[in-house]
Amino acid sequence: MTISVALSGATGRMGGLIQQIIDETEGLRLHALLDSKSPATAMDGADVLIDVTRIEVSEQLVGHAITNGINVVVGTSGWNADRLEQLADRIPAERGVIVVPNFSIGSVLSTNLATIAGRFYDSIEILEAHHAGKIDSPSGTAVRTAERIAAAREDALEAPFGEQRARGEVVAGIPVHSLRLRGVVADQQVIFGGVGETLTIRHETLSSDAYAQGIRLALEAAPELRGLTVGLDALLGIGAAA
Ligand SMILES: NC(=O)C1=CN([C@@H]2O[C@H](COP(=O)(O)OP(=O)(O)OC[C@H]3O[C@@H](n4cnc5c(N)ncnc54)[C@H](OP(=O)(O)O)[C@@H]3O)[C@@H](O)[C@H]2O)C=CC1
Ligand SMILES: O=C(O)C1=N[C@H](C(=O)O)C[C@H](O)C1
Repeated sequence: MTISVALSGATGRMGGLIQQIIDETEGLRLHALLDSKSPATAMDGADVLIDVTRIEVSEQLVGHAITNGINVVVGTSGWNADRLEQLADRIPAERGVIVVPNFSIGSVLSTNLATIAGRFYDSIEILEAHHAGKIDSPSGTAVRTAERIAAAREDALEAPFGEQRARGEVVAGIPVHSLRLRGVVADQQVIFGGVGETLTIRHETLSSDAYAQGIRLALEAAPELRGLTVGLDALLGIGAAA
């Protein structure tokens, strides 16, 4: 069976990569390319929408897709725990949406490792760096990592400071520090402080090629998915820790 794919965010960095993957992958076919000038109806008739835009747009496009018989792969960042909870309630029984905070396999593994480590430390901070063209912060991966760490712990984390702006944005009790720099693709360090030790779990994306395997995996699985799936974990056979 050939899966026909509509791509929103087609003119962006990720859009270019995804077009190339669809072109090169047997069993995937391009149905429509959407950018900021396209009506949502341009996706109609596709088997799957893959969305790499920005959060406000993503919410609208996903809404259109699931009410018009189209399953969705979301790569757009900004789908935090609150938004995911609301989305889960909106998905009709016969539709599926997979929201993937990071398509890189190494990133999925590093979030899982950080989730395990987070149970053993009370002092945790995240430092993420991305290319200068990234418009959002903190990154979706950092938010998901913080939320996963917090959910896997028995007791809640509390950032040990008040309104000191230089100490980062607090997500689920964990300070997240964002850098936006020329020369960087994506880099995340989760740093754990213990008694007489620190542990750092670091993942570096050196090229956007790192996303290709995960994008293919999500697109090929998407038609059969039902309800909400978050992350590539289940597709990779990793039981999500939280
Ligand atoms: N999950 C993952 O592994 C990854 C996720 N991302 C995320 O993917 C998203 C896109 O990243 P990137 O490709 O770098 O971003 P770009 O800024 O390069 O591209 C953004 C795309 O969104 C489109 N867009 C913007 N506004 C609208 C709108 N109002 N309606 C419809 N389309 C719109 C743009 O169209 P136009 O040209 O017409 O403005 C463009 O095609 C971000 O959220 C990013 O964080 C990025 C890398 C990996
Ligand atoms: O915009 C990016 O580049 C990326 N965005 C995602 C995020 O916000 O986590 C995934 C990856 O880090 C690259």
